[in-house]
Amino acid sequence: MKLSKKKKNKQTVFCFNVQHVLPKIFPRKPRDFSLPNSSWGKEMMELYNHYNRLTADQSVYLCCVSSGGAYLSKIIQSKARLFTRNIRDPGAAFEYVLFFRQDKLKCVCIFQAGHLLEGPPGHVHGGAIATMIDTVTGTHASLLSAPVMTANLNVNYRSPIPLGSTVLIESILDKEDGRKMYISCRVTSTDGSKLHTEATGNCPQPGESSEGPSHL
Ligand SMILES: CCCCCCCCCCCCCC(=O)SCCNC(=O)CCNC(=O)[C@H](O)C(C)(C)COP(=O)(O)OP(=O)(O)OC[C@H]1O[C@@H](n2cnc3c(N)ncnc32)[C@H](O)[C@@H]1OP(=O)(O)O
Repeated sequence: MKLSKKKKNKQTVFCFNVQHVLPKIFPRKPRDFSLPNSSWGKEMMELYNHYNRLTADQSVYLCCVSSGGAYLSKIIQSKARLFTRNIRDPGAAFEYVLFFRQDKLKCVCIFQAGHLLEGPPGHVHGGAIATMIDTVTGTHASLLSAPVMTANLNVNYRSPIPLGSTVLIESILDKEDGRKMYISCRVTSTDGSKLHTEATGNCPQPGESSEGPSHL
């Protein structure tokens, strides 16, 4: 870091160019969490390759690169990290990648649930499932409009998700009503045959007077 000394009222103050400091706080190349890592199982890899191939035809799907958090939030709180990306150990918690169709009306997330997400023995915690649903619906609605806040999320748990398994989380836009986005979401086995969870959510763009996600 380049520091320059200035004399002011007999005190020495250090002035530095913020651009010299920022790269230290925000790594030049943040980790791209949407890239495969060694923890990914066969199903996760197969699904990733399947959707990734579709992204070659950009009219079908676009890959959403997920770098792991809004770095601006670090200005507010230096240790801030996106909740779903806050465990460094690959495969231990939330391994996921989001894909959006070009028209963004549909989103598919492939999610491999790691061992730190245990709820009922051998199965994924309901809060972790809701977290992933919130992530998918929130990101989906944000891409459709502007950064949103989840106002309401209704979750129905239909069948438990085995720990370590890979599932599909699919969300669609049901309705758009002014600032409000109504999104529904289904969590299924990768072949779609087993329904694990269903959810609906209302994600409005925060009004000017509300404490919106301006930090995103
Ligand atoms: C580009 C993409 C990048 C994204 C990357 C991010 C990755 C991470 C993704 C992670 C994503 C994680 C996401 C998260 O986890 S977000 C964190 C969890 N959510 C919150 O903390 C939200 C807290 N609540 C608020 O801030 C405000 O209440 C909001 C902003 C929601 C609305 O306050 P605002 O003052 O702005 O507006 P309003 O009060 O006039 O309401 C507006 C409209 O909405 C209707 N309404 C309100 N509440 C409810 C309700 N409970 N059920 C049903 N409807 C409700 C209301 O009737 C009205 O409708 P209408 O009367 O106009 O018809």
